[in-house]
Amino acid sequence: MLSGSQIPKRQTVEVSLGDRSYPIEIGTDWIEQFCDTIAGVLGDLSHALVITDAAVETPWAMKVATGLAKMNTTGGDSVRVNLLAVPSGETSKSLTQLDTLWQWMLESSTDRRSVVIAVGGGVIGDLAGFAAASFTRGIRFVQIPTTLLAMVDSSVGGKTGINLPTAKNMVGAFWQPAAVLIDTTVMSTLPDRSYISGLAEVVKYGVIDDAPFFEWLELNASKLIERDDEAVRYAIAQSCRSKANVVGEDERETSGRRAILNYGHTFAHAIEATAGYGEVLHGEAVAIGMQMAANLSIELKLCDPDLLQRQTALLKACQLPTTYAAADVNAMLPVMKRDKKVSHGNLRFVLPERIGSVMLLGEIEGSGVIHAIEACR
Ligand SMILES: NC(=O)c1ccc[n+]([C@@H]2O[C@H](COP(=O)([O-])OP(=O)(O)OC[C@H]3O[C@@H](n4cnc5c(N)ncnc54)[C@H](O)[C@@H]3O)[C@@H](O)[C@H]2O)c1
Ligand SMILES: O=C(O)C(=O)C[C@@H](O)[C@H](O)[C@H](O)COP(=O)(O)O
Ligand SMILES: [Zn+2]
Repeated sequence: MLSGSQIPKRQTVEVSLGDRSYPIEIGTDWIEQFCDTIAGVLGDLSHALVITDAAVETPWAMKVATGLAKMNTTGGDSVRVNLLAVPSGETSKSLTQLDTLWQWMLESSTDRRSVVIAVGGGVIGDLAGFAAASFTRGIRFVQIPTTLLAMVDSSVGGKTGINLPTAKNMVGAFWQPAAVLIDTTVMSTLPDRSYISGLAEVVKYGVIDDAPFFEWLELNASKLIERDDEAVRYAIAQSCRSKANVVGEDERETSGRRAILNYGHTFAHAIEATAGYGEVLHGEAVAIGMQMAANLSIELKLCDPDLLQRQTALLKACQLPTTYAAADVNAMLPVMKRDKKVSHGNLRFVLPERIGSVMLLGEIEGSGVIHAIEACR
């Protein structure tokens, strides 16, 4: 396990997908170099559509947009730049906002050589990514994540989309970015609640794929809470490596391998939808959902209770919720039945066997699922 002096200030994690491969560039204090990096990755750049979140427009997106506008096309003209800020929050992952983006893209004379630059958290990445995937049947896009959750998870892997009123991420497309550019400095403006929410997906990688990383998290949770820059960079790089490997093996979640990234999410998405989008943050719901999944796994005798104890302790050390008093089984179950892992009408759950290993299991008795939810109230 790397110690402080060995954690590189800049590193690249590659997502290997043949001709859709791309780099995840991770560093600190290098946003000024983003525009050159984007031009280098894309080869040609004549028109950029910067889609951002109202909360990051001034501190971060304007920097990127201004830098791009100063660049020249290969023909010597200035790069044309349009910028649109979307209202903050989960409710913006909607058909209404998508329609607003499509109209704006049309009015901005977007064509197939244009590129979408998504500057924001998971909401912007998912929404702008789907706008890029769908406009003229697909234009290039670059992810510039500004939340921890987006840096460790949503900017990588190409899942884009919007929510339906009672079904999270139900409409979307797999559409890979051309690059993911991460500067941890942009999190200097990120509120604690959002930052902590991102730690849930970090803990997820430890449970599903990487026992040594889970152990590192047990030892270093306090550093992550303090936002120690080296610890944060290490956690981001390690998370991106796990996600890149899984996505590289099963890009479209067809073999079942990618489904492991959905640990806790069958419960989490039902919590988010039944609470009302944005009331419980995605990461908070994932923390609670992982607790429900671990309880289910224990009930099915697939794992030892020690796993739940360690997971609970780590989530608490990360200041994440481990229970959800408002859990309403009757409201959650119908939403869970619309989960994208449902197969032939059967719910399937990602369940832990031990730290670092999970399995995808179906045909589980309803009573077990109900007990797992109730155990977390
Ligand atoms: N596509 C995927 O693979 C994937 C993976 C995980 C999560 N997601 C999705 O991501 C979304 C959650 O993402 P999120 O947690 O980033 O939420 P978010 O995008 O809503 O951002 C969280 C909050 O932080 C603000 N914000 C963002 N960056 C900021 C910054 N640097 N400074 C100040 N404020 C900032 C936003 O305005 C928002 O209020 C959910 O919709 C979830 O479903 C997608
Ligand atoms: O990338 C994936 O695959 C994931 O499952 C990552 C999850 O953290 C993420 O929340 C994803 O959006 C959930 O996907 P869904 O297919 O269940 O909507
Ligand atoms: Zn998630």
